[in-house]
Amino acid sequence: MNMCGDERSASAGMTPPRVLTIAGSDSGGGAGIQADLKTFQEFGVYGMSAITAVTAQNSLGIQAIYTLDENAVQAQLDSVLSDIGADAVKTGMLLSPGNVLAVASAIRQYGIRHVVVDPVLYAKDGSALLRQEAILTLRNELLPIAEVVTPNVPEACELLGWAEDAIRSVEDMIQAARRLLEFGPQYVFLKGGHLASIHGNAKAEDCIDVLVSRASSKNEALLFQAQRILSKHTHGTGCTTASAIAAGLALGISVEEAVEVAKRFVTKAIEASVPVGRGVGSLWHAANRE
Ligand SMILES: Nc1ncnc2c1ncn2[C@@H]1O[C@H](COP(=O)(O)OP(=O)(O)O)[C@@H](O)[C@H]1O
Ligand SMILES: Cc1ncc(COP(=O)(O)OP(=O)(O)O)c(N)n1
Repeated sequence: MNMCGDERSASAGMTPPRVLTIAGSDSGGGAGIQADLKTFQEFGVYGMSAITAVTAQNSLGIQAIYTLDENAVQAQLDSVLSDIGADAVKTGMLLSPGNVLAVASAIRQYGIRHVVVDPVLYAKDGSALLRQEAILTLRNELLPIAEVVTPNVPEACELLGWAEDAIRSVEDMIQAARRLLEFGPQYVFLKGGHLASIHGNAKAEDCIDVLVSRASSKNEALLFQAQRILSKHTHGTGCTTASAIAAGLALGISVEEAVEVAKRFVTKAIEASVPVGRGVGSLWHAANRE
């Protein structure tokens, strides 16, 4: 299914599916709110944002982080959700326990149907995007109300309290994903883009991700596989993937279909990535138009 061609849903005079990202701003435009809104636009859904932190960031890393407190986050959520509403919400960088609590409470209060939680913990340069003391809050308050949670391999290890090299294979990923289900989300989509770099696995020619659900039988897992693209310009892959899933859900497709469409979308955007700046360049979201 191609969600980015003829099936675009927005047309004049009709209310398009509405998707809200709750995340940090990336001044460099590659990740965070900026990647999310670019993705929403490509899917033809109406994008909105509640900003949790402002990062001074470029292709070389994060130079500074300015946090918005929970009152500022709450105010943005109330403004948007009490008026426009949202068919789906995607969360990214939340930074503080207060922000996590404000987001969880708004999701409950406004009865948001589709909730995609990207448990963003660190940026590529190692900067913390969720403080250590907020990890438990996210696990206890946000994961139980998520429809889909989308960790990468290091994030899965940290959420589970496992050693950072505990996940070494697709079988380990499936086991980790099933353990993460115990925290309460309906689905866990565990992304394997990091597997090769963590274990220096020269054979990892493919990027394999794993989807498990509470509803499926004990050992059932869906695998999503794409050829690894040998580009260093992969800034924003995680944000883009989670946003694409949220957009798909808002458009009314199933989680399984939304993940498949998102994987295709992010793969194309990496293939066409742009070497902006002197470091790690960013995805090119418009690649999916062709
Ligand atoms: N070099 C690559 N080539 C193709 N797909 C990739 C590449 N790097 C990451 N991906 C895919 O992009 C998505 C996000 O991946 P990942 O890197 O694991 O998460 P994050 O960006 O959150 O760290 C996943 O579907 C992953 O398989
Ligand atoms: C503001 C902000 N949010 C999230 C990230 C991390 O984004 P991600 O898509 O996981 O991309 P990489 O860190 O892998 O480039 C960020 N850097 N900034």
